[in-house]
Amino acid sequence: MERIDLKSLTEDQTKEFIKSIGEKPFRGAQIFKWIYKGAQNLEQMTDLSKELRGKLDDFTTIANLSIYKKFSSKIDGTIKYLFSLEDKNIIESVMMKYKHGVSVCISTQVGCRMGCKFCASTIDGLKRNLKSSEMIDQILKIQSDINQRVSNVVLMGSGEPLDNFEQVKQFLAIVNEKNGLNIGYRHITVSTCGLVDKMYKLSDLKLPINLAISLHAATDEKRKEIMPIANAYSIEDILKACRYHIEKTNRRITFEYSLIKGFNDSKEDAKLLAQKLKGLLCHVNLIPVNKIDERDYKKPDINDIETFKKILKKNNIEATVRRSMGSDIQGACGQLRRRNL
Ligand SMILES: C[S@@+](CC[C@H](N)C(=O)[O-])C[C@H]1O[C@@H](n2cnc3c(N)ncnc32)[C@H](O)[C@@H]1O
Ligand code: SF4
Repeated sequence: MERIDLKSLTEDQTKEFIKSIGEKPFRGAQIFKWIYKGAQNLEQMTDLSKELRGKLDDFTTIANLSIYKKFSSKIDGTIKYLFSLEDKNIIESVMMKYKHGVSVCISTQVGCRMGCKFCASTIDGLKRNLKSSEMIDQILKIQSDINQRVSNVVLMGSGEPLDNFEQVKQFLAIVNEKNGLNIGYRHITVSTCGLVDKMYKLSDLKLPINLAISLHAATDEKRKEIMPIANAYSIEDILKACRYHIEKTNRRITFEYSLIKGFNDSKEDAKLLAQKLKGLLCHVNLIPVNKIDERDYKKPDINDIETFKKILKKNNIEATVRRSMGSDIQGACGQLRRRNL
């Protein structure tokens, strides 16, 4: 029998599991609390009897990541964490401090198989999906390291969240638990390169999360040049799924648009983008492309970035230029990668 990972359960699921092994459900609530107090093993759950701990030891496990390395940005205080997993894979997460609280960018897969040209996470392909417990533990370990509560989570580290749908769905249920991390859905962002079939499944959960779409081009032809997923789904398919998401959740969509000098940063690109997004409840995040060693993409000049933004705004599309955090520690968008010990 496969062991149950206690960090992969909601509070109710923990109680149900405890009941299934012939114990009182309130023991489940105790265990759940311990996990979020940072207990790493059953020994630390001191109000459980030795007998119960022994019994649990036969059926359960608790995922634990360890901090392998840490890099602190000298520019903005961002910290990049390299976590080693039990199978010796290494994933990366980033902690950013803002006025409104602490935000953590977590990985959802070891690597990624989507092949976007500008992104470091996909360079060595996909190794495996992360378990919900491994996503939860990135937050728990960072919280305990900085001794401060994490208030926002973005699924924007390595991996395509919707390519690991079931584990991400479970993660979303756990992370919101009142007696657990208690992070509200409005403080959670799921970012996708546009796996349209899974976008519908996500919308059907009717969670008021923020949905971010990595668009990066205003035409399918151009998008195909940098994002292989564009061969499977058109921008029109994505926009239809976005309209469905808004219908189900009443939430504004964010479009991520990495500006690459000489490729997608012209006035014409901006006008086409504005045309495509016209009338949609949305916001565009412009991200001057971050450098990765393997590619030669460059950020546009500051004036071209501003012009691009102005054109969107003139066409009533809200747009902001995202401040790049942690770029001196390779911790900015698209710079995270997978490694092996
Ligand atoms: C690494 S992805 C992870 C989430 C998901 N797979 C996605 O593509 O939306 C997070 C964001 O970083 C962006 N990104 C990737 N490489 C980048 C780069 N070199 N510069 C700026 N943004 C980048 C992605 O397009 C996406 O919007
Ligand atoms: S941008 Fe997202 S989907 Fe594309 S390769 Fe990077 S992590 Fe994967």
